[in-house]
Amino acid sequence: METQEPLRCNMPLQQLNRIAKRPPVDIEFQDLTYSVRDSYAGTGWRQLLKSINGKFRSGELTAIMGPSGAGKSTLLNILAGYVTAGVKGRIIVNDRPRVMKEFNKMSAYIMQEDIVQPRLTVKEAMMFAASLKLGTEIGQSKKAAVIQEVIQLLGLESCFETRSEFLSGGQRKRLSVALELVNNPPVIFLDEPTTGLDNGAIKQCIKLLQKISRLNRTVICTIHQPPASLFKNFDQVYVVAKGYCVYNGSPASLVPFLSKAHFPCPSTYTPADYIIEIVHSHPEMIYTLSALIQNGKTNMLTQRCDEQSSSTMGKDIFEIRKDTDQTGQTEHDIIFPLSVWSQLVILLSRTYLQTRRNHSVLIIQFFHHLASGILVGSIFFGLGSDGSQTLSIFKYIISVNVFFMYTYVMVPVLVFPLELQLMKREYFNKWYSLKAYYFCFTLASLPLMICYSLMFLIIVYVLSNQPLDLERFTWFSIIGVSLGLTSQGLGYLIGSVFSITSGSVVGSSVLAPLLALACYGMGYRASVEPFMKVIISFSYLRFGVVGLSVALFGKREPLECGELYCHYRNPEMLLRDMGMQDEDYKVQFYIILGYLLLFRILAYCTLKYRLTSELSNKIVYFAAKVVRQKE
Ligand SMILES: Nc1ncnc2c1ncn2[C@@H]1O[C@H](COP(=O)(O)OP(=O)(O)OP(=O)(O)O)[C@@H](O)[C@H]1O
Repeated sequence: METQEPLRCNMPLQQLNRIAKRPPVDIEFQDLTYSVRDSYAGTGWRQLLKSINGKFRSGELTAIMGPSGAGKSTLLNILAGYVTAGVKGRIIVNDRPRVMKEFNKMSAYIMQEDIVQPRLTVKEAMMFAASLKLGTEIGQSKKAAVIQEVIQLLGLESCFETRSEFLSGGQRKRLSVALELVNNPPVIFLDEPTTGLDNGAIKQCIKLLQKISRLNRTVICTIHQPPASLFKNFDQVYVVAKGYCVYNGSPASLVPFLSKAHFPCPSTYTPADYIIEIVHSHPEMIYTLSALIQNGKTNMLTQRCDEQSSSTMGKDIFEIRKDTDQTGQTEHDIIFPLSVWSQLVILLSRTYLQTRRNHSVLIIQFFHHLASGILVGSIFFGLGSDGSQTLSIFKYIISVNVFFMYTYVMVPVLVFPLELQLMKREYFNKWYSLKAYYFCFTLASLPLMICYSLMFLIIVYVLSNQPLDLERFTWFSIIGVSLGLTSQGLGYLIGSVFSITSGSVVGSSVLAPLLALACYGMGYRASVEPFMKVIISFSYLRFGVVGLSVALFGKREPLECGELYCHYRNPEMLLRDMGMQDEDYKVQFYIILGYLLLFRILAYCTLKYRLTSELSNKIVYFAAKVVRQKE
């Protein structure tokens, strides 16, 4: 957050205040313990948080501090609900046990990595965020006013029309905060928001967070060591060391607390630096300090209460609370503000804008299809009606299969993991449902994919002089395009499970056997063992080869023969020798369609599993427990 673009920390935030119709949220945790599997630990488990306690209130800015590796991010992840398995203890939200489904929708988690959607201006990104998060109840003019206010608050006016890839690091960070602020969530978690910022920007950042908290929001951030001059800006400081709470209270009470522990803070130190220095150089003091503060049960907050009662914050609280059901959640807290259909429409228009601007990818894809079509068409130029070259046409069919397989498996394998990183933040912060996202992702690529595939198919069909028969060409195209879509589904499946590096290895290792199986036994099908027939059927490419062959050769008149003898002048003979004489291209298409649906459903389930931390964590936790019991 650069100093040249000041944050408006003193602006009144009327628009945000108006949409803040949700109850303030206090988060309390009791005896919170978090363990991870660790084979080097004696018990097989390593405790990262050790029965810590605390309460973070609305209207306050809380800093979770501590030395590196103390457990700050771990605590934040657990409170935000990003990590749920391996957690013991109670997390209480407004005096009731936390219900993750509800809590997720009223909290925003701003991760350390400031990944924002590419090829959108700040204005567009904010408008899409507002449309998705504020729903249709709030009109366009009101949304524009909220955006204007948030943009001013974060000092982003000068780059309002700038595309995200041209923003500076600080501006990108501010944009990622702004995007989560548009619906004024009651709880905001920020992981290391000041990392990578200069002193001036840190100051602005902390003052901004303080300002947001004064809207009766609960703002909780992790921070390494705040600058001395800003320490007092936090309402509550929660210091963690080796998984224990060593201080919980107001910044002002830290010095008396340290004196009580017989570690009076020297004037050369700031209290924040000093407590971290103590736990570093005197690790045994962690237990003393933790015992003194009852591992977080005691809260040294006396001064804060007096200050707040005389501040203007009370007015804000009243304004918000009067139109809020304080006892429970409103309907809006439980469901998305938009239907899946409306989310899909907004996501599609966003993806359309991004795709249209991605010139290089559009051009590369266009030339890839064009060049491949010309290459394959030239290799098999004019052979389509030549009875002495029927076997060559069979090789041509395999080339078409290989083209669709490699093109459409490898691109998603490389692109999907990056796409997932982008959507993870939005999905976790409940901008949209996974269904809407997945439908959008599937549908958005469809028109271009079909157009480019048809271009490739027309080129290879015409150049290789295949019969000008509408039905044959239609089925040749339908099977070709469905092969591309199925390969794309397989690519999504691999991309949803593996990282880019692992995925590219897995992708090519999967394709080689699929291709081998597609051709296995051709020419001696009658002698293929039943077991191998089952194995062969796992390769969707096999159905592509058969489908394309039958579409081109089925029920054909004998071909022209310019030589003395053309063995396969009658293409039906080739089909018979290849064991395809009884096949129907429509059946092959339906089987390919089955694979298409299977891959896409599996990719969706894998995504769901990976993104629903509760489910995936629970399964991993359960598996680890079973392994442990067996040992
Ligand atoms: N899933 C895990 N498995 C094993 N160890 C873990 C896991 N998650 C965190 N840790 C360990 O727990 C400790 C606390 O991690 P955490 O990220 O919370 O630290 P931190 O206080 O945020 O540190 P930093 O300020 O350096 O980011 C570290 O030693 C880390 O290696």
